[in-house]
This record gives sequence, C-alpha cells and structure tokens, in this order.
Amino acid sequence: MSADVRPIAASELPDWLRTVNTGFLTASGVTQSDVAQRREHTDLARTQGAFDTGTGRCVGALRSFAQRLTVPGGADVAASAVTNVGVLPTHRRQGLLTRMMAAELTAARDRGDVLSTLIAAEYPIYGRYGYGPAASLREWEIDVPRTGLDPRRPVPADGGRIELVDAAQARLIGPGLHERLRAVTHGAVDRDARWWSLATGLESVSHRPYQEKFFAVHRTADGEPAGLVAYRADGHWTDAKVPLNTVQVTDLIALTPESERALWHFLCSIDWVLKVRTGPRAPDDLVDQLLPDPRAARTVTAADFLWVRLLDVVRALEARTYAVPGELVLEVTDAAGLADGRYRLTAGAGGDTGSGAARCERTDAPAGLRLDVSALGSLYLGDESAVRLAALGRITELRPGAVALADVLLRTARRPWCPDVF
Ligand SMILES: CC(=O)SCCNC(=O)CCNC(=O)[C@H](O)C(C)(C)COP(=O)(O)OP(=O)(O)OC[C@H]1O[C@@H](n2cnc3c(N)ncnc32)[C@H](O)[C@@H]1OP(=O)(O)O
Repeated sequence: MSADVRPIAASELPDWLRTVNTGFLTASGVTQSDVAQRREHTDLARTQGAFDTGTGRCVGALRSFAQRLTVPGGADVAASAVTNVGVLPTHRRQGLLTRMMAAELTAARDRGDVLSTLIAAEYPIYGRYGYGPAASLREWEIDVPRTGLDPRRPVPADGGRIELVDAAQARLIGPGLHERLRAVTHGAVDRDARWWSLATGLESVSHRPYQEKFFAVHRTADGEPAGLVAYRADGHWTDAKVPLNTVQVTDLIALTPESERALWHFLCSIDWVLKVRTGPRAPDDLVDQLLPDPRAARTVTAADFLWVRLLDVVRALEARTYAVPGELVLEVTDAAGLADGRYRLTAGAGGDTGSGAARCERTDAPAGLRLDVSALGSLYLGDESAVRLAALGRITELRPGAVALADVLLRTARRPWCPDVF
C-alpha cells in the first residue's frame, strides 16, 4: 500500500472525519451537521490526512490546534496540541502515523511552538516520537457515609455559601474562574468559548450529545465566586426503595482550599447520594485529606495523562521557574533531530530575570547528564523524578551529582495537573 500524507482540502473533511470516527470506534458514518461544525472549528492547514494512492480514500487522520500550557511558575507557552489521531484498522502498522507525526512536529517547530502536547490513547504509542508522560491524573470514589462529614452542615462556617446555578450562569462565571485557576496550575491548558458551550449544552456534537448537569458555585463571604462544580447523578435506587445514587463530577474548579472543602462537603451532603466520583483530579489533590476519614476516598484511577514533547528546549526551560538556583548542562538526544543538542540551564540567573527565573543557552561545555527528549518531556512540568529516570536507565549521569541536582531543580512542590481532555 502506498499513501500520500498531506493537509486535507475542505471537500475531504467528511472522508477524514469518517476515518477519525472509525479509528476511535465511535461511529462509522458522519452527519452533515458534524461536518459543518468541524469546518467551522478546524484549521485545515493543521489537519493531515493519509490518502491511499490506490483508492484515493482517507485512511489516516491527525490534527493539531494552538494551545497555551501553563508551566511551573505560572507562565504559559505556545503548544501545538495533537488530537483526532486515527488510522483505519485495514491500514495500521504500515508507518502512516509515523509519517503524519513527522509532518506535524516539523510544522510545529517551524511555526515556533515551544512544545507539543497530547493525551495518549495508549501508553506505547507516542514515546517513539519524543513525547514523555508529563502530568498524571487520579480519580477517587468517595463512600459518603464513611467520610465523617456532617451532612446537616454543608454550608461553610466562614460565611461563604453554595449557590445552585443554571448552565447559562455557569457559562458566565466559569471562564473567569478557570483562567484564574490556570494561572496558578502548571499543566493546565486554556479553554476557549467553545469548550464552555459544549460543557454547558449551548452546543453539542452528535457522537457526544450534551447530558443535563447540575452546577453549583461556591461564593466567599463577600459574594465573590471562588469555585464551581458541574455534576450529574445516576438515579440509582435498590429494589427495596433505598436510594443509592452516585454523583459523577464532570468539572470542579476551586481557587482556594476553602473552596475545595466547601464544594466536596456540599456534594457529600446531597440526599440520596451514597457515592461521589471525583472525576480526574491532580495526583496530589487534597480531596481525600479534606475528609475527616480520608479512607472514605478510594482511588479508582491513577494513570499517565498529559504527554509533552519539547520542540524548543531553550524557550521551554527559560519559561519555567525553579525551586533553587543551580547550573546544569544537559545533552539532549532526539531521533527526529528537532531538539537535540547540549544546553546549559542556569536557574535563578538573577539580574532582571528574577530569582526563580532561568537562562538557557546552547553550549560546548561538558554535559552533566544525557537524556532523550522524551525523558526531558517527563521532567519538564516537575512531575517525574530524575533519580527515578536514572534508575530506569533513561538518564545517564556524566558528572557525579548531576542527577540529584536535576531532581531538586526540576521537580515542583505541587504536582502538575491538566484538568482537560482534548
Ligand atoms: C492524541 C490522540 O488522538 S490519541 C488516539 C490514537 N488513536 C487510536 O488509538 C485509535 C486506534 N489506533 C489507531 O488508529 C492506530 O493504531 C494508531 C494511530 C495508534 C497507530 O497508527 P499506525 O499507522 O498503525 O502507526 P505506525 O504504523 O506509524 O506505527 C509506528 C510504530 O508504533 C507502533 N505502534 C503504533 N500504535 C501502537 C499501539 N497502539 N500500541 C503499540 N505500538 C503501537 C507500531 O508497532 C510501530 O512500531 P515499529 O516502528 O517498531 O514497527
């Protein structure tokens, strides 16, 4: 089989979308309204197809979009977010994804993107293209009667209050809250107006129809919104007429620990609700520790989530801050030849860069450690430990102490978190 890999034309969108839906096992067909929506929200120049030269049919798909990713310290960098990756089952393992990824990553580097991001469907796919798992997620199921929370007192004692709002109000309050959360959460990505339209039912796509939700806002004593939760209940009862509802949280934004506490307490105080599923949270989220009995919260998912592939090491390392000052020379290998080289990172460079800031430059100086760009992706947001990667053979220490220094420099006190699937 031979295939052309290239950006698609507008007329090829239905065929391309059919390939995405088939790859994701969601549907074999597409509706006209799906195609019209895609046309409106898709940059065709960033939408690649692999076309079988025999049949002319689209057999592979991938697209990217511009994204902002918050890095440690609160700055955000230009990311190329990769999504909708699929190859038809009849054309797999013939190198089509490899060709589409090569085209996408080269284009992203040439556009000036600092890095590329994605949520990996399966773990083994993307490491070969230079991505590393950079932020993970954890989901808990809370056994409400075990929590020790007083269901009669869901109202915060500090004068704050919980207010049920409708979807339109959530759409008004949510974006501002999310922007404030994103500014202090490394690993978080921006949400556009469409994200809120889809999350609040203003817009819907046929393979993911909007399901009604409840929304509650936490306001501080002075009336300012400090948190928002969106949730659904499953309506489950036993045959003996005993309520057994599970609440599924679809989004919970809280700007302060007080707001987190108030929102979780509220959810655990709703009549008929025996279990609360938290939805994907940061791996070090406070939710279990906010309960009088933390064992009431059982981890149901703990997995890799956001993957990062560095394209511009200098800008990436200068964009984030570091917990301590220090200097490290990294020898970065990259089979794709996009980010390889030797770099000197000087953290806490001082001067007008500020104490937590850094300088990074290419250098000929001897390197302290050697690592693949995928390992650097795993270290970048502060989640992974350089010591662990060295133990796994993914970092080679060339100067004694360099791995321990990298660990202290790059890790962050709170772990990164990406709240969004994209
Ligand atoms: C960001 C996102 O959108 S994630 C969604 C990804 N899409 C899916 O998972 C949908 C179902 N899967 C598919 O459509 C395809 O199998 C894809 C897109 C994952 C891979 O496409 P292919 O064209 O088969 O990949 P390609 O032939 O380029 O594979 C390159 C290498 O990766 C390996 N590989 C590809 N996919 C997988 C996988 N799922 N598991 C393990 N290895 C894989 C191949 O074996 C090959 O290895 P090799 O070079 O050692 O032989």
